Amino acid sequence: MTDALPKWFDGPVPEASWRALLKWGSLNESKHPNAGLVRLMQRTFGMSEADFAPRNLGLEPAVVDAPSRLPEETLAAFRELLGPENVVTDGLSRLRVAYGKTMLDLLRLRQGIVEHLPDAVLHPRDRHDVEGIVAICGRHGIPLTPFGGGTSVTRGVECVKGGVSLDLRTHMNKVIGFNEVDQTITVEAGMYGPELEQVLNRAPELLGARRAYTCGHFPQSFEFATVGGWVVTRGAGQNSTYYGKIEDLVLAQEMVTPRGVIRTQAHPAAATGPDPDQILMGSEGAFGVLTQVTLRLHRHLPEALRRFSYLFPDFALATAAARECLQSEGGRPSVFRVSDAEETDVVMKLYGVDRPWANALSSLVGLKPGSRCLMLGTTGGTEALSKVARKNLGRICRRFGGRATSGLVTRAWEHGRFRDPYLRDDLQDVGILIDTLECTVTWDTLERVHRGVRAAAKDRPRTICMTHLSHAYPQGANLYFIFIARMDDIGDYLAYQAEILDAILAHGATMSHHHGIGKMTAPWLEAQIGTEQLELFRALKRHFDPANLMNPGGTLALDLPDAERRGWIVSGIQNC
Ligand SMILES: Cc1cc2nc3c(=O)[nH]c(=O)nc-3n(C[C@H](O)[C@H](O)[C@H](O)COP(=O)(O)OP(=O)(O)OC[C@H]3O[C@@H](n4cnc5c(N)ncnc54)[C@H](O)[C@@H]3O)c2cc1C
Repeated sequence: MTDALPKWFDGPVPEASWRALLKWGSLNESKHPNAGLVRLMQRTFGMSEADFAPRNLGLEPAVVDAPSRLPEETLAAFRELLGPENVVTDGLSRLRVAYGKTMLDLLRLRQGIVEHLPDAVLHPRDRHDVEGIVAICGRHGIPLTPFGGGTSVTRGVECVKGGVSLDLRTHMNKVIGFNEVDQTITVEAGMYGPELEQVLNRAPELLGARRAYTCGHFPQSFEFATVGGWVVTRGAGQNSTYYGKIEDLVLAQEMVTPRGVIRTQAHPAAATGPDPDQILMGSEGAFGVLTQVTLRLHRHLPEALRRFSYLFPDFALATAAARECLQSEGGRPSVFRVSDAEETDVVMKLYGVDRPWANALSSLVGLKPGSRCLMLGTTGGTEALSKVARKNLGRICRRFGGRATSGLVTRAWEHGRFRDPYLRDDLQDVGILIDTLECTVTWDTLERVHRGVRAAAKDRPRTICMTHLSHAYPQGANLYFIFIARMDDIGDYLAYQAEILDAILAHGATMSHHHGIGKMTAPWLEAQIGTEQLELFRALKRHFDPANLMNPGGTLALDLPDAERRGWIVSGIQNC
């Protein structure tokens, strides 16, 4: 192959095409793999120039010929409640909310496989509409699946039993209340991340506040996920080591369930029995529709941000340093990531800092490509706090053999933090699949899980398995695995994914740290948490949703026999 870069697809994406449904983010945005990444793909997969010719781009119109199965009188009841413009039954609109961004969804869309369509998409305007919808669904036994931003990577929004999909983004995206004395904001569940952050950063101008604020929650999917989706999947933002996961940021919720509306109170703490907020969070649409959330706010102090990046001789030293950073009581980093050796080599290529002379120099001081590991991140808070945390971190890193690298590395990560998912589209255009699974480990089990899951992943020849630690705590961290393989057969993919999930379970990690369980990981849940805990979830489900209408079909292992959940066969139009 010549040194010329492949001709990645760069044309316009028709709005009604398969590609518009499967691609990440904005229709006409993309991020192409750079030369370093292309060379890595060539070497790993033995790909020729011809192999890099994009194919199966999905530019044809997405045609869905499957009429809604809802009786006309039910549709009429929805129209009367919501107004006709908020009840949509055409095939394309239903397909737009049928899938999330699970790799299986993207593979199905590339192959034109349509299954599990909702029979109608409803656009509620407010909580009263949601209550009305839930009541109609209850009367007629219609399944109901909430749809936030549709960025689920666990088959969360898939309407396995048909019924209606509730699109909360259209109208339910407003600020309901702001309390500067308590430092809280209450918003509707369908608000997108950037809208919330804009309002908070510009609070003096937009809310008449004395200061600017931040929510502190920045998942990689930030631009396209909603506040409601964050909460019900127990998400984590990239700055969670400082701000906490979403469950640390939520103060109160309002959820419409078939049992009635449940509203929790915005007290910072209470000893009034088990915490209903914790029960509702993580319910993934299976208990009810989250309509409002009150969030704790932080002061917005961007000027205090300090960046760091270090290279360590190996992963053991890097993770030991990470643990010490979290346990030393010297202030916590905000963004905090430690890549293993394979990921370090790939990100150095991706960030364009993988120069032969730099590699030779770093090898001289024991930081060899193939074993060296990158730690990067930021500190925040006030200037003084950020400075202390940064200094403490630097001291610890040096003690564990870390060497500071160029500031370019963290800046390059920042530059790509929300844009890297676009790479997935280009790679899939040439038959390369890139997928992720993530879990929580204790510091004590980290090495075992890392080794075991990598061994399972690498059992398949010519597979790249990159791992990073992010979202760290004094007691452990999240391990995030990224697999890159030449693979486009759905059966192969599902079998491979099941092997990795088996390995995560077998090595004692959780089945998820922040993506949730959805319908994808549900078959592994009981083995991780135990029957008693799952029975507790099922008792809660019976309480909130006795007729099993809320997001049914395997979510959180609350229904369907295990064998059926595992045995899903993707074989074309099944349930449209
Ligand atoms: C490229 C990429 C990067 C990602 N990065 C991160 C990350 O850094 N951190 C992270 O935590 N996650 C990440 N995710 C996963 C995903 O973005 C999160 O799970 C997100 O919280 C989902 O929000 P959403 O609004 O898109 O929800 P959806 O995908 O629409 O829904 C997810 C689940 O929540 C339910 N739901 C949605 N809204 C409501 C509601 N109002 N009431 C009741 N149920 C509801 C749905 O029925 C579904 O079960 C990433 C995903 C992708 C594709």
